[in-house]
Amino acid sequence: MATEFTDKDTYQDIFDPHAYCNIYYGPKSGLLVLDGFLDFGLRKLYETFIVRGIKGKTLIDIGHGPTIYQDLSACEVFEEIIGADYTDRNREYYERSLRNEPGTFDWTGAIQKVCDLEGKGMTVEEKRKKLQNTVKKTIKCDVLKSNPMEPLNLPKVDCVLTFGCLECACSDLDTYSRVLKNVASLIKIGGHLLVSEILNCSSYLLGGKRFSCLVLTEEFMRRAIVEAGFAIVDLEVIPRKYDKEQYELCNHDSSLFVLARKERDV
Ligand SMILES: C[S@@+](CC[C@H](N)C(=O)[O-])C[C@H]1O[C@@H](n2cnc3c(N)ncnc32)[C@H](O)[C@@H]1O
Repeated sequence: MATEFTDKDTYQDIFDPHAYCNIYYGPKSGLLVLDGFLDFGLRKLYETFIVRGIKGKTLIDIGHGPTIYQDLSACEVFEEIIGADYTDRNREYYERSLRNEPGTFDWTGAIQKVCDLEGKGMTVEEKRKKLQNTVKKTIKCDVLKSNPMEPLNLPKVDCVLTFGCLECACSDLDTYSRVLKNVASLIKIGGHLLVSEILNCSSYLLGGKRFSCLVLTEEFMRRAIVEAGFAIVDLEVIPRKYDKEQYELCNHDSSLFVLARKERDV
């Protein structure tokens, strides 16, 4: 499935946030639900923030797209979360989802799972409020820039989380390595990076359009993260459950999660 590179302006013009959530995270048929990714991601986020105790003042969620699941455990241990994404539509949809506005995707199932994992007896409504109060804003960013937050110059933060964004933003592996360094520049020494990507994926379908995805492997990710100045603290890969129709939709074979600590500026 060779696909021409989908650049950020195509994301800006045609990426449909609601359709993406339904196709990939719909509770009964979402591809990233059926293949085990969503449960995996929620578990790794819970392990990182609640069990391991990674915490701090500020976390930036880069490339959040239209989804909020990735911030559900982080909001318990960071004073503030700042969202960041290239497209106006995704930033707007993310904000509307935080407020659980009518017409946005229903994250109740994922929120309930996180409440169950955390085991503090929190209700779905309490978790929604906690997340809404912790995400202070979402700002335009471009990971291809050496300062992804340009023209803003943010103070360095304790943590950056980026799920399923960099493999969409980068046309080749050299660019991916450079972009990891751009993202690393936002983090304090001793701070943490959480990255999750699907592996060996070349494209995915959305609204009849094929979006390109950079083909990544575990070996490349290990090397690129270390070369960007990090020490890997935790890395886990889970295989995907296959089915032919879903393979047409998105052709990854596994999902990867990495927690890394920034050791040096590069
Ligand atoms: C597939 S979505 C990821 C959605 C979500 N994080 C998830 O876990 O499903 C990819 C996101 O990357 C963003 N993106 C693409 N190119 C970018 C760039 N150069 N800088 C910042 N974000 C970018 C898109 O706007 C989109 O929201």
